[in-house]
Amino acid sequence: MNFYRDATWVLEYVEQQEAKGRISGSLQTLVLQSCTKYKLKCNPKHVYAVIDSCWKYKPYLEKVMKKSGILDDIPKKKGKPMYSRLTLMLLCHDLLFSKSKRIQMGKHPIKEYVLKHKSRLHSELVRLKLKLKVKNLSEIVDNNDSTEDVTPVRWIRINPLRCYQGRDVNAVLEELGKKFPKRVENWNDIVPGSIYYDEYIPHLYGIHPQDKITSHELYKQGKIIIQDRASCFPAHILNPSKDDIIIDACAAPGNKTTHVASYMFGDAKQEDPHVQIYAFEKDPERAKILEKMIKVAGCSKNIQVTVGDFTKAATPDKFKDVTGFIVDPSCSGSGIFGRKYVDSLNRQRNNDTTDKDKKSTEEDDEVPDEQEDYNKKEDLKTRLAKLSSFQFQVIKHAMSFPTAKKIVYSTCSIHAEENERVVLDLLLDSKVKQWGWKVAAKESVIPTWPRRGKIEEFEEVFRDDPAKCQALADGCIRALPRDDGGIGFFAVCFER
Ligand SMILES: C[S@@+](CC[C@H](N)C(=O)[O-])C[C@H]1O[C@@H](n2cnc3c(N)ncnc32)[C@H](O)[C@@H]1O
Repeated sequence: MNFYRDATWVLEYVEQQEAKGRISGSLQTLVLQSCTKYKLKCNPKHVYAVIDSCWKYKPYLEKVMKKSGILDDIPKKKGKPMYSRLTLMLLCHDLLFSKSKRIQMGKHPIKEYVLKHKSRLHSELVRLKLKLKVKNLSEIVDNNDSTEDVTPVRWIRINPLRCYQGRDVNAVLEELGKKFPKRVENWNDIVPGSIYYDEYIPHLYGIHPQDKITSHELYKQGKIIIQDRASCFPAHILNPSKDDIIIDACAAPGNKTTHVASYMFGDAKQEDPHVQIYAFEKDPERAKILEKMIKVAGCSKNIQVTVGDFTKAATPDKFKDVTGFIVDPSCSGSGIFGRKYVDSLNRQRNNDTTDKDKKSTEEDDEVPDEQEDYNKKEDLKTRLAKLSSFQFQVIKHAMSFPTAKKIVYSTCSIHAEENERVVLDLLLDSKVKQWGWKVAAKESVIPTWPRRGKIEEFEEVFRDDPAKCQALADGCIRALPRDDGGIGFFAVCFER
């Protein structure tokens, strides 16, 4: 009964948030928030699984329950119904829609009450299915998934660092082929059990979001890492070699950091591994996640993590040999959906996390602190202005390192304010001009990717030079959320 009691509180909280119009975020986040809020003892993952399913079936459950009469004769105590509508819903859900079709509790009056209505519930469900012309309600419920907070493709990359320095990549691919025997030529054609070999990023594959990959040994061993395709662009654009020294300015949770490492150390056995990647993260809790991700990916010896503000802790005199930067600072996250789910999966393997660690993985992955402000309904324009000024400062600081040759800037935002306009502000800055930074040409920035930057943003400033505007827009990469197979994204490369 404890589990159903806890789940009722969570469901109540989710309903309240929906009434306030906040359900569009992530159901998982809401569930985890309420588990923390009510200090629930049940495993949040189990609670989430039940609430997620119950939430999907809720409109149908409500109809079936109403018609069955189960809500009409709830026994009363001191004039009040003894059982709550939501607890009954959870029990009915398990009876009708769970795998076991059983209510998971011992003898209890509420269970007996629901079982008393079992045949009515079943016959109403049959009637509803006939009306909806489906054999099983999951047919319609699953369809709804695609419009919700779910990525159209789950992107996974083979991590050569866990494959004997790349020698075993083909063996991993063969292993993947056993789970995903059908190869499709287009990510739009991905169905459960199929796999798509990405044409832009080496060792990156698309699978169906319903295909469970986190229980696979390859995932547990860190041989494959879940990472959205567009989020793989920065490391690929930077394309560092084993002779480079790279700073990742805003690194946690570390997807791009470990991806950079795979380019540098993925295919050469280093006799004497040494640090060549310096990762900065100002949030101590997130830095812990970063450390874990680095460990799982097998590149601890090559990466040094510094907890602190990159613009203060990293100075040109301390990093005299740095050649390149990944700058992926906090942003509005407006290109994101389903992100908390995807990224938290990567960290579910850290079952040994302390409570403190758990809190941060649950609440936060790539979601910037600024998200909080947004929830407080801060004016979007003001927020974007603050963010872009911060983003400008971080890139400009990276540009001040005299030995740096290449800087890849990225956001998971769809707003020009954080993307093309930041590029423009930098290009117009006198110091940046003096340091010699330019936007890299399309040819060196995944040229076959079709969606490029917004030319109209550059035309606002360089009105008289259409060729320049075209070149600048072409130098930028954009990805639209969902339409391009994953999150909304922006990337640009500065070089000199
Ligand atoms: C978008 S996330 C980075 C995601 C990461 N690149 C990845 O791919 O996994 C931005 C991170 O930058 C951190 N951050 C923000 N300002 C920073 C600063 N001034 N110095 C270092 N880290 C900062 C945030 O705490 C957050 O963890």
